[in-house]
Amino acid sequence: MSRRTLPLTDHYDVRRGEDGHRRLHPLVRGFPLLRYPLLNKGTAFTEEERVALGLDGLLAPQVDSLEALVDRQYAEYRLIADPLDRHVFLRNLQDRNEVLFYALLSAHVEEMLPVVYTPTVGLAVQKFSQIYRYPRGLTLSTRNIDRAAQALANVPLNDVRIIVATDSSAILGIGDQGFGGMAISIGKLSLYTVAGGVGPDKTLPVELDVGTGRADLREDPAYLGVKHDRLTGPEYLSFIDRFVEATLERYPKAIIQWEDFSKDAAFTVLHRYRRVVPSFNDDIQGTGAVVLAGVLNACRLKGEALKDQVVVVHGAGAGGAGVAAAIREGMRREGLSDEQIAGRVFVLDSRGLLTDDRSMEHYKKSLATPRALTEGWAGLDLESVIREGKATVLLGLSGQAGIFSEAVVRAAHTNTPRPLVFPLSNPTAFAEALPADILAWTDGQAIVATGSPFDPVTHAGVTHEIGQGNNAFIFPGLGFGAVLARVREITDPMVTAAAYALADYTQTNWPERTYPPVAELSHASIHVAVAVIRQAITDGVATEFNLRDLNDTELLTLVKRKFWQPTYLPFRTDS
Ligand SMILES: O=C([O-])CC(=O)C(=O)O
Ligand SMILES: [Mg+2]
Repeated sequence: MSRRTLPLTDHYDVRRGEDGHRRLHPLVRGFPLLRYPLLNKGTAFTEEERVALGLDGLLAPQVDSLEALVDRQYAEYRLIADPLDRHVFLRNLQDRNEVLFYALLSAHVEEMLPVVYTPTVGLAVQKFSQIYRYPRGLTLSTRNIDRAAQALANVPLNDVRIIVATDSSAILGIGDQGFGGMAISIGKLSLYTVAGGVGPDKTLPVELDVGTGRADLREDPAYLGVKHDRLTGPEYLSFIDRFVEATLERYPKAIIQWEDFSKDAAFTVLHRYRRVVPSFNDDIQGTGAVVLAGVLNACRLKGEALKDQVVVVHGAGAGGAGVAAAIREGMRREGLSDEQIAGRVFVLDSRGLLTDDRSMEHYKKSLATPRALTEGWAGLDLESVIREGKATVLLGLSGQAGIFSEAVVRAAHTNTPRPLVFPLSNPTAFAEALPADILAWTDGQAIVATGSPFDPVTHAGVTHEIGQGNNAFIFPGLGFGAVLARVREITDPMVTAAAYALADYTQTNWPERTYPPVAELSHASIHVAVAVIRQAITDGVATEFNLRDLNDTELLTLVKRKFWQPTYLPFRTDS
């Protein structure tokens, strides 16, 4: 191997050998090779590789298979009791030996998702400065945004396709988290790889540290983010502009998932850039789609249609607004006019029902109910809206634990024998009600789904699985499909197609459920990706023209073939 000095951005290459098998061509050797998480195989380096790559004598004598390494790590993992400690354990593994991390995660998806993702990731966000170990991803802050292009050039990845970027202004249901939001970008991208088939070398978590509104963080000596108030207005937009510009330059094929931006910023950022760089907002669009899918399935379970429901959305942040828009689109597809829909979808914020005579942030206006429709109502608070509007579906996206009280749930139950009650706020402690309570208050009749994982509930001898209506069932497939089709833009119909694909997949394979089991995430994502590609072609935004001539089976086969699998590639040892 030649010993030229290599930029960090160029540390390996994958090529097919004469035998047709892919091999890694490392451009670093010796000890540094063990420090690249994407290249390190630990004791799985073969003897031949150890000799050829300058690793001889640096590793334990035993040569392990990936399977043996997975078993060993799993045994160690099981000795750890605390969820945050487990999260740190897995993150450290990811930063040491990335293939092993994904092999372990893939083998135990259902068990480990709550540790890598919600609810534990919420804790990891809050403790991020304390658990910070190795650097991962890209951090742009008010200190270096003027050098955004140089910062992106320093990222040691040459072909990033999926970026998850957050400004941390509204992480899950827990609000402004400053620099700690990086943990959510990292967690979302782990799902892209384990459930969405995107190789880890194609993913980049981004933290846009524009400051924090939290004085307690700014005053905490241990806090690692920039210690000033958040940028707002033109300064804020100029910051995001510079990020997008530098990203387009360095990664022209990348898609951006906007994550956990608060209210107005979520809409402003989405609309400002969605035609500049293919991008979507996970909380508005991903959550909207996943909830539409679950509500469609729940309606089917009770033998009704979506258009027969009256839906109350509690919470008017990015998630609530996205869900209301998705439900309206679903009703439109079932033939309702906008006027009819106005009497069937009610959105509330912390001040009660949004009515069009109220003053409110700009983005909320399209969610408001005409005041005339509420003529004669006893009140515009949650319980009154449920009673007066005859709500049959309660969707919680408010981050207000317990707001779906016994009185609220019983009110919905008087309108229908089987109310749909979805406390969707994350993490678990922010759920609007507990599934066991909802089932107790409705004699086991409610159909319940949550945002974070909950154990099954047994009521009067019947066990109810609690579907997880989390955008994890949408974004990995949506992003993967968009990458495979090389889309110019992510259109609204592509997002809606993802929702219907998830509903169909569930109905076909899990007819008794609102959502598939989390263990099936990757299968669900593959179906979502196929539907997204089809819709991208229909909408004229797919630039991967070869996909056009494929029939459904061929497209499915292609998506499965492109799905990244955690295996150790052999290294080239002949030079
Ligand atoms: O991360 C999750 O679990 C779902 C989500 O986007 C949110 O709650 O903001
Ligand atoms: Mg989110």
